[in-house]
Amino acid sequence: MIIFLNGTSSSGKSSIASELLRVLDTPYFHLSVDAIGALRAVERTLELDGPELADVLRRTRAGFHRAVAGMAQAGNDVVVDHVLSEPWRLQDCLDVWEGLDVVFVGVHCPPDELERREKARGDRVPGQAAAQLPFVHQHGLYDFECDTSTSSPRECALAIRGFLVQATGKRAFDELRGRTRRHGPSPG
Ligand SMILES: Nc1ncnc2c1ncn2[C@@H]1O[C@H](COP(=O)(O)OP(=O)(O)OP(=O)(O)O)[C@@H](O)[C@H]1O
Repeated sequence: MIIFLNGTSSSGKSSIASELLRVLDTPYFHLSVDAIGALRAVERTLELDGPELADVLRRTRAGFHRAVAGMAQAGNDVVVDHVLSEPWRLQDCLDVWEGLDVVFVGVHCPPDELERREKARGDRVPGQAAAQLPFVHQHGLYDFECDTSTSSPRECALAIRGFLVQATGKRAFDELRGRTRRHGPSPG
């Protein structure tokens, strides 16, 4: 099982993931692209010019998708947190995670609350998260959605757990794969 949390930066994905690991019945792993990125030396990445950096970041994300597949294919349950701000990222997940059970969760938060959180965090540029909003949820389909401006991370995690217990049948990922096959992949 892959529980895939998608939302902008500061939307609350990591906080929900931490709670999910506590409330789910079996031991899940939390995998995030930040954790994969932290495996390389930041100072070496900062030496790169624009196109080289873009290549490294793209390979990092593509590698992250494959690391998730590897863990899940070995029988591990995984909570994934990711920002689908470019169409290729979702397309790659659809391709690489084929045959795996993916529950796709939209993590929503309105722009004013995102900005408040960015200011409170101090290590984020205020407005950056809201700028991701038009792209991150562009595909418009989830198995389950939560709003972190009205629910705590624990409430969201418990609601997701409740969904898992009763949810069977076709998943959003099946529908999104079907769309891609009917209409071709989105550019990007
Ligand atoms: N449901 C919530 N209600 C109030 N504050 C929250 C909630 N969820 C997260 N926060 C706060 O928002 C900030 C960002 O949370 P978190 O790190 O979980 O987000 P994220 O989506 O993983 O962010 P990023 O992608 O930037 O790492 C933190 O300061 C956290 O305490």
